[in-house]
Formats: sequence, structure tokens, C-alpha cells
Amino acid sequence: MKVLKFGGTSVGSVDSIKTVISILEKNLAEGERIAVVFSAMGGVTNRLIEIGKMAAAGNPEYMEFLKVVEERHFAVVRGLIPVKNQSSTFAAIRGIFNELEDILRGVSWIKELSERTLDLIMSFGERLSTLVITEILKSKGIAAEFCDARQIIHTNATYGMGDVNFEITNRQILEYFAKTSALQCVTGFIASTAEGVTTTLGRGGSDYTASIIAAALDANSIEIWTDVDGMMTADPRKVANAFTIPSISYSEAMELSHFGAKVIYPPSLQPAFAKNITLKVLNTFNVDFEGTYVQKAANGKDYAITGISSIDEIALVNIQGSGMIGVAGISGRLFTALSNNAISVILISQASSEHSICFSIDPKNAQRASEVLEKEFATEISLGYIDSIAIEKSLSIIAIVGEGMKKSTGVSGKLFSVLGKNGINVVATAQGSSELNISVVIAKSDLSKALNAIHGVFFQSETRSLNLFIVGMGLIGGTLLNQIKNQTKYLREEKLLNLNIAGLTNTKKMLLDPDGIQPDNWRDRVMDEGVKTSLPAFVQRMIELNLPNSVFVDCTSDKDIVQYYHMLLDASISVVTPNKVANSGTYSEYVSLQRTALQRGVKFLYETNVGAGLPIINTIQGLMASGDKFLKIEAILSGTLSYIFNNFGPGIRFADVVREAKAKGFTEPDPREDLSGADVGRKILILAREVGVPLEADEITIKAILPGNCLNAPTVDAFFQELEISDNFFASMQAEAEAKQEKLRFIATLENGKASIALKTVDAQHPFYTLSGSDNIISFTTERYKDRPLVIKGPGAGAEVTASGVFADIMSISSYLG
Ligand SMILES: NC(=O)C1=CN([C@@H]2O[C@H](COP(=O)(O)OP(=O)(O)OC[C@H]3O[C@@H](n4cnc5c(N)ncnc54)[C@H](OP(=O)(O)O)[C@@H]3O)[C@@H](O)[C@H]2O)C=CC1
Ligand SMILES: N[C@@H](CC=O)C(=O)O
Ligand code: NA
Repeated sequence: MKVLKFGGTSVGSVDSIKTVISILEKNLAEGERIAVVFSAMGGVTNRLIEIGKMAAAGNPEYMEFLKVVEERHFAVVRGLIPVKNQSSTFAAIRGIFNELEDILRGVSWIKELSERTLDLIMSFGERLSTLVITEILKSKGIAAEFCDARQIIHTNATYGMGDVNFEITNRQILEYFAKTSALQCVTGFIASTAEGVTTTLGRGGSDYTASIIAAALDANSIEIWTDVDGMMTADPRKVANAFTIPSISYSEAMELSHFGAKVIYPPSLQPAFAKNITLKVLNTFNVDFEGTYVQKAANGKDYAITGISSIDEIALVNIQGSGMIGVAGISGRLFTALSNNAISVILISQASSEHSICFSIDPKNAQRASEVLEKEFATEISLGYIDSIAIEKSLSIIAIVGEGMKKSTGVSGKLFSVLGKNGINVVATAQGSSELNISVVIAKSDLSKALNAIHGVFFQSETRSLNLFIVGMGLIGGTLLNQIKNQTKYLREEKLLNLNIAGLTNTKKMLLDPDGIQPDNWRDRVMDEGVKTSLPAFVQRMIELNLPNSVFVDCTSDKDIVQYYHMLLDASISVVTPNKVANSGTYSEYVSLQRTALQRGVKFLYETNVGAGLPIINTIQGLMASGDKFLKIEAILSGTLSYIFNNFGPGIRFADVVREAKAKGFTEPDPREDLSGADVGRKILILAREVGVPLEADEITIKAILPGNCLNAPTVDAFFQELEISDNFFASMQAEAEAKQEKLRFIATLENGKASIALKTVDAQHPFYTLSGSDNIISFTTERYKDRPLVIKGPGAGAEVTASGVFADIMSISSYLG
């Protein structure tokens, strides 16, 4: 025996009822005896309640609403029953509506709608849907019978949620089913008292009907046909990566539903679970999908948790005071007072100091809870033993649920760590001693971010997303976007990582789209759909979006952008940048950025500030962390100058080599930054700070190589013209070096706390002699690398190497976020 139940959407339209019929035909063909329970057509119950209230309010328009409900049922008959058989069903439906109209007329006369009458009015929904579907089945030659559950399920007279008398009910079900072999089409949700007064079964009522019948008949299984793909790891409207849980235990399903998961309401399935009847949650709109098995014990699990659910809006009540310490009975009185006032408590947490108890409730009960407790503890409050009772609103609860928690350590560590790394404050927390759930209370504004971040770390075989907000679509930003485009497939498939470009801007247009700007047409989309750029608005919007795992990528050379870094790090958003401006400002600013990132548990990464993609900053940070001491740094830190001095020579114009360096993407947007030594100055300043020397920019001695006329040119074009005029100046420098068989090198040195930069000539013995292209070379002499320095050498400028260094920083954030 199998009991099937179809929910409101499954019986809500001609098309969905067609699917229901085909599911039933398939089951009948398989030979196992079945019974089927139907809910009212989707939306009908709510409409009937509304109609009842309108009638009670004396609003005659209820009749028009009633006509619409009637027409929905007629439409199904017209759509699914052959014309020759329709009239008897129309007549039956009309008969039911006549009865309902009489009742509503009575309600409108006496202008009162009791709970008892409301139950009766609501019962018409299931009676109508079940009648119509039974007639459809019969018209197809199936031996189907309409079964009014009021004949078999008896409750007491608690209207709205009748208490089932199982002794009578079970006996009646057995007798009823023994008398017939026809397919029983049972009205869900409704029942009656022993005297025949209509009642209803409350929340999850039709599931309850199915469960009661299955338990009474010792069925093998129950199928709950709904409109979603079973129970999901999280609410798919909030977590796009949520997926169906293939197998879940009854206790887990109970926990998830307590915390808001609405697919099924397990308490109503209790009778079936008590008899260990397996339950399947299936989707009428995706018939072939496996759905979810709910069993006593779930099958083997792939993950430490089974699902995540949440309650969007709760209020937290905190009662505290020194008078509570060691006083027996306080919590007993507290919860009794709440229960006497029908205020249900969702979560409780008490500190072991017994100084405070906090609990969460539905916010609509908050005011009443406060009044009830102030009354209960009036004496303690007046004596100062208990401080006043505080209520905090705009909060949500998230619960992670799973039997697997019992066996695996570190689940709560992982939960709190991912919340921390995303800057989400935990207001209260509770873990049941059954280790079946851990709940956290957080700000409602963080709910979506928290759910997505938690889902990402616990269901890691699902793709995780990093949300990138990229400012600057020029040489480096553009190259980075191309690299992301080329790596999208690899990262998705091999690293289960989705780099979601959630924001993109240049100086003209900006576009923010949490669903992502595809890297193949990013430029067109920003230019077509973007709005006029405003960095404050971009940053503000980004903070408001509050997406999990957000990273701000600054690919500009903007000098004023740094002010936003503080704001972003403070909002727990990581920052990655090749822009050297932030780290080469004042020392206190440098320190403050580092500190904010540390305090907020986010990353501020800038490997490409020095030597582009070469691993220089990471190497220093590794050596510093492990306790090495830096004695000397000697380095060529300008890819541009390196390229120039490696390629300039007799017969070549200096200005042309500089143009080549620019065309190859080695120079700063303004090449005077390179030729003036300013860029190298920033880099040695950053290196000094990284090795613990607190230098300011003006403490660095830079021996300029550019003649004043070049340096002071008003524009980049004018600068190139001046360079051409000064060709002899550079040619003679080069000639002098060549005459000594030496090479020109722009060398930065840090030693004894002092940094200097100068153009020098080096002979063939010098390790900096043999460089080519845009090579940088950095030689670190440290206590551990004293006899032979640690040397890093390679291309230190260029779009591809720089963008890949930025990319590597982004990837390291993705690993950090887990
Ligand atoms: N080239 C290299 O080898 C290396 C470069 N770097 C650094 O990389 C950074 C980027 O250099 P590069 O790509 O060559 O520079 P580009 O001039 O090519 O690109 C800069 C981009 O930033 C945009 N931009 C500038 N200011 C703002 C602002 N306030 N708001 C929004 N967008 C802005 C520009 O917009 P628009 O297009 O509208 O002008 C442009 O898209 C620099 O800081 C540089 O020092 C670091 C290491 C190596
Ligand atoms: N313009 C810079 C690029 C890297 O920071 C250089 O030439 O080194
Ligand atoms: Na680097």
C-alpha cells in the first residue's frame, strides 16, 4: 500500500492536474494498491478565508470572489472531462457552491465568523478539488471514489487544529478501506468531530491526512508531491547553489522545518514515522527527479551537515541582572510565564555565569513578552536584582542541521570562522545537546550573505563564488578580465570556483550586477548598461549589496582611491591591488590599513606593488613571519628603466625606447613616474616598510636622471617631445658607460634603515649586469641569507605578468575564505 498526496500547486491548473493523473495511472499500472490525498487548488483556501471575512464584514462583493473560485473549478472540468460527461460534474460543483453560498449568507446576516464556521468554509477547498479530480479519473475509466475524510478522521472540537482521536480514526479507516477496492481520492486537511461537525487539521494538514491514513493501513511508503525538487540544502530563493538533499533523517527534517524550511511539515507526518514508513518528497513539475527520501536514519552523508535553514525575522529578548545568579527557578518562571501567554520560544541561550538569559521569539509577540516578563519579575526589577528587559529586533536565525555533526569535529569552528571572515557579527548562539543543530542569531541585513557563505564552506563540492568588484578596465584591469575569461572553465571544473564579476568601472561608466558581468562582453555591458561613474556610489552600493566573499580589486593608479580601502576593509571586504599609492602614502596610513584588515579578518593583498608578478612581497612576509632579519636590500625595481637601459644604444633614440616600453605595457600610465624614479621610490619605500623600517617617502634619496625640461613637461605628449630634444643627454650617459664596458642600472638600496636610489654603472662582475627585457632583480641579505643573498629575478613589468600576480592574490583570498 502506498499513499500519495498532492499539494495545492500540483492540483492548481489543468496542466498540473494532467501530470497528477499520469502519475496516478503509472502507479495503478504498477499494481500496488494506492490511496491519494488532495489539497485544495493552490490559493483557494486563502481565498475562502478572505471570502468568509468579507461576508462577516457585510461586504457583498464576496459573491464575485466566490464566482472566480467556482470558475477555476469549472475550467478544470472543461479542460479535462469529455463534454458528454461534464454536466453531472458541473451540477455537483454547483450543488457544493449552493451549500457554501447558504453558509456565507448566514455569516453575512449574523456578521460573525467563528473558528468553527471558518473550518467549515475552508473545508470546501478540499471537497471541490477532490471531487473534480475523482470525476476526471472516472471519466478515464479508472475505478476512483471520492472519499470525504470527515467520515473517517475524527478530532475533538478544537477548531483550526483538531486533535485526532486515533482510536476511532484508525478503526474507521481500516473498516472503510476494507469495504472497497476502488482508488480512494481523499480530501486532505479536513476532519470532523464525532457529532459530525467539520474541523481542520492545522498547518501541514493534508500531509497529516496522508500520514494518518498510511499509518492506519500500515502502508509501505508515502509520496508527498509538491512543487519543488524535494528538501533542499538551503532555501533556493536565497542560496542559488542550494541543491536537493537526497536522503534525510526524520529528526533532521524536523529540525530544518522548525527553523523555517517549508517543503514539508514533519510534525504532521509523525504517525507515519512512528510506524517507520518511508517518505519521499517529489516534484509534480519535475516528475523524473529523484527528490528526497525521509527515513528514520538517513543514508551515508557526503557532508558534515545536511542542510541550512533560517527564520528571516525574529526578536531577541535579553533578561539580565546580578540577582539571577544562583537563584533557582528564574528560568522556570520565565518560560512558564511565556507559555501561559502562548508565546512560543524559538531559541534559548544562557551564559554559564547565569547572569543573563536570552531567547528569541516571533517579533509580533515582542511587546507582549516584555509586558508579561515585567509583570512576572516586577519585584526583582524594583529591587534591582534584574535589569530592565531588553528587546532587539531586525534579527534573523540561521540553523545548520545534521546528524553528521556528532561524528565530525570542527563544525562550529567552521561556521563561526566563515561568519567572521565575512564580517558577520553573531549576536547569540545555541547548540542543542543532541548535536543536531547549531543556531546563530545575526543581523537581518546579513542574512543572505551569511546563508551563501555558510553554504559555500559546508557544501564544498558545490561551486563557491568569489564576488569581484573591479575598478579600472585599462591595461592591467583589462588583461585581468581576459585571464579570468580564459580560466573560467578551469576554475569551475577543477577548483569549483566561480569568479563572479559583480561590479566593474572605469572613469566614465560603472555597472554593478550581483548576478555577474560575463567576462566575454564586460566592456560592452559596462559601456551600454552602466551609469556615470561615481566611486563613492560604487563603494556604497557594494557595501549595501553585502555579498559574501566580496573582493575589491583596484586596477587604477588613482591617488585618491585609498580613502575607500579603509571603508571597505572595515566592512569586511578584502582588497587586492597593483596600485602602489596606498602603501606608499604616510607610514601611519600603511599601518592603519594593515591593522584594519587584521582586525576585520579580511585580506589586503598587493604582491604586484613590487616586481609585478614576481613573488617579492610574499617572500618578505614569509621571512618576517619566521623571524628572519633583513640586513640589506639591493634591487632593480623598474621594469621600464630596465627595458630602456637594456635596449638603448648607439643609433637608437632614447625617446623611441621609452615609447616602446610604454607600448609593451611596462610603464606607468604616465611614464614620467618611471623615469623620474618616483615609481621605484614607492617600491623601495614599500619594501622598507615590509621589512620593518618605518620610512616616509621624503626620507628616500632619489638621484633623478631626467633633465628638468622633461620632468616638468605639462602632458605626456609634451614630455615625449622634450625627451627627443634631450636625446644627446641620454646618449652621452650611455656612451660613457659603454666606454668603461659597463651598463647603466637604476639601483635602489636599503641598508641601515636608509633607502637611496641612483643611476649607477655596473661592470660584468656585478650580479645586476646580465639583465634583459624588463627584468627586475632583488637581492635580499638577511641573517639567514648572509653569505649568499636570496635573489629573485625575472620580468618585473608588463600586463600579463602583473594581471596574473593580481589573479594569484585573488586566488589566495579564495583559499583563505575556504
Ligand atoms: N604596467 C605594469 O607592469 C604594472 C602596473 N601596475 C599598476 O597597475 C595599475 C594600473 O595600471 P594600468 O592598467 O597600466 O593603467 P591604465 O591607465 O591602463 O588603466 C587604469 C584604469 O583605471 C581607470 N580609473 C582610473 N581612475 C579611476 C577612478 N577614479 N574611478 C574609476 N576608474 C578609474 C581608468 O579609466 P579610464 O579608462 O576611463 O581612464 C582605466 O580603466 C597602476 O596603479 C600601476 O602602477 C603595477 C605593477 C606592474
Ligand atoms: N611601471 C612599472 C610597472 C611595475 O610596477 C615598472 O616599469 O616597473
Ligand atoms: Na611582486
